[in-house]
Amino acid sequence: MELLKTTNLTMQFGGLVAVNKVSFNLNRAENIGIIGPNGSGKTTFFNLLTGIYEPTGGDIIFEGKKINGSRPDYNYNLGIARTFQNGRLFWKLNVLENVMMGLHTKQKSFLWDAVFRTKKERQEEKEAVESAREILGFFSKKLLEQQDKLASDLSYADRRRLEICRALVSKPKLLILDEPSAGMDPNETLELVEDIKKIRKIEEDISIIVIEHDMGLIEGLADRVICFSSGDKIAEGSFNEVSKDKEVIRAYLGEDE
Ligand SMILES: Nc1ncnc2c1ncn2[C@@H]1O[C@H](COP(=O)(O)OP(=O)(O)OP(=O)(O)O)[C@@H](O)[C@H]1O
Repeated sequence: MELLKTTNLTMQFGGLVAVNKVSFNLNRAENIGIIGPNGSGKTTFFNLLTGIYEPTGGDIIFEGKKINGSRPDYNYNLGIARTFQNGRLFWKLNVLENVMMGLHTKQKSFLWDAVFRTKKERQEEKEAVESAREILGFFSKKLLEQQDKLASDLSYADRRRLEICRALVSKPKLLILDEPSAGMDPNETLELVEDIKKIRKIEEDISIIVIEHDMGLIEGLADRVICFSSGDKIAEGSFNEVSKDKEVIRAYLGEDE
């Protein structure tokens, strides 16, 4: 069943067309890999899906509803959660608190609940701690053991894992991962692939879109691969099909090759 669809999705910055009439669909419980050379429009595509940019053309349909230009917090509450290419954690908060921040916009209590520490606020905090521990324990026991450590004291690989936990705690329908293995060594990347595959054991229907330059990760995770080049979607299919596609090879190697 379809979760997300884009039709002729376009983002133009002045004279530059960063995403050009991209039509694409994503089913529930499907993993999609997005590849493409630097500057081909992958991150801009993510920024459109999450509401950071308003498209200059085309539509984004999530669960049958048009969400063009809706705000990131609105999309987050609909069930679209993401991680960022360059990691965005709260460095002065500990691991558990960082995960709890993922629940922030979903909680129902108001400012006065926090000021007066009402029963409702205390109950929500208790539930947030439990959800955060549950996610940490499930996704990465190593992180759970470090729950009191400041995010800034984590290894690089654990920081990336923590970002994924923070996105997962909101129980998203769509998880968007922007270069999750950037900066990891090959062993850490293999471990990450296994961790991401485990997500489906707790969230059976979750759909995942991942941008990656590491082809091992894409091959290990993606049911379907899409390749961008200069803002265009130039290929779509299984990893094997896309990795042998002439246009894809040309986009990566350049015309001369
Ligand atoms: N806010 C912006 N204003 C102007 N141009 C932008 C903006 N964001 C992206 N671009 C341009 O759009 C094009 C696509 O960039 P984008 O970051 O989406 O590519 P990418 O495929 O994610 O690249 P990388 O793999 O290096 O992260 C690039 O030419 C980039 O310079």
